[in-house]
Amino acid sequence: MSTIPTGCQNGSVNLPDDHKSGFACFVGRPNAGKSTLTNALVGTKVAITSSKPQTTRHAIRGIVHRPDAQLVIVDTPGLHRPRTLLGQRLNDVVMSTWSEVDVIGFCVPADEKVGPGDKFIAQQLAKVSKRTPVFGVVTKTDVANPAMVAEQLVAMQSLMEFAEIIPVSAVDGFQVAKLSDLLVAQLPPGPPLYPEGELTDEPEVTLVAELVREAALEGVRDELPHSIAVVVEEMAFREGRDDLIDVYAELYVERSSQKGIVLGHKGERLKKVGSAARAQIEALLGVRVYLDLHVKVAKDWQRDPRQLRKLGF
Ligand SMILES: Nc1nc2c(ncn2[C@@H]2O[C@H](COP(=O)(O)OP(=O)(O)OP(=O)(O)O)[C@@H](O)[C@H]2O)c(=O)[nH]1
Repeated sequence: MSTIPTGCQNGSVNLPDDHKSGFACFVGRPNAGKSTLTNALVGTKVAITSSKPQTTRHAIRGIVHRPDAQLVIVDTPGLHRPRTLLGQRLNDVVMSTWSEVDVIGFCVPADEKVGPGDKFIAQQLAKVSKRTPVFGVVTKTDVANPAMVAEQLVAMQSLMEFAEIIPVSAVDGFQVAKLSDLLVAQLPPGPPLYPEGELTDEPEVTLVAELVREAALEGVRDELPHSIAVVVEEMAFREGRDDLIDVYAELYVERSSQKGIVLGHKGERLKKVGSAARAQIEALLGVRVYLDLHVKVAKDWQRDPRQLRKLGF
């Protein structure tokens, strides 16, 4: 991830003397609801979410602007036992994030039993929890009854020692503001790190690539989600126009058989992916978008260091 800025670029006046600023991150197994929770705290869609595990690959930050504090949330990939070079790289991103933040939220969904994946994360977190406070966050309480939530709170207590455990729902907003307060309480005093109104420092092209990947993930199964990577090659206003942006993107898969699946019969599937992605990109950028999307095969890119670099990992 990019380095954390040290200075105030804001220049805003009337900051309270005890203004705080700093960084938080959420950890948890894939699909625990970390991205959705980030979006709920920030109040807009900055991290892509999907029902497929391992959707998040970049440390995308959301920025919560409050009168008393600025909280920068770093959204990490799901932590899991690495099986490929990509898996190892993703875990490295997670570990280096932990050493840079002021507070960590360990997310476990209310509707799934605490399992080996959670225990693995708890073991890793125990290494940093002396230095960095770790909150237990029981997510998705809207899909669980009170007894299930209570049971999960108890199960969390047996995982590791938490500074606090809090149940939340990103969907109905239950205790999202309280979680924001708890995270902010752990931040050091300091001025805002980012200008007012900025919601993420992720470059727009990365967000655009993530939106394309999100659309491509819809309805694909098995190992294919993990084989898809998207690179935006070019993104610029069309010459002489200020109301239309051309986006040229490549969608990479690992094998030619996967290419067929992504394209669909006569390219029908890719067309649908393109128009779904275009609508999201237009919403993000606030202008009309022409999206040129091609599928390419990068053989076994998840295991190839050179290809991984090229794809931005
Ligand atoms: N009902 C309900 N669903 C939720 C909530 N939060 C997340 N989800 C759903 O759970 C799924 C996974 O959410 P994400 O936010 O993508 O999970 P993540 O932990 O970021 O996943 P990775 O990026 O794979 O690590 C999505 O289908 C979300 O819509 C919640 O509070 N309530």
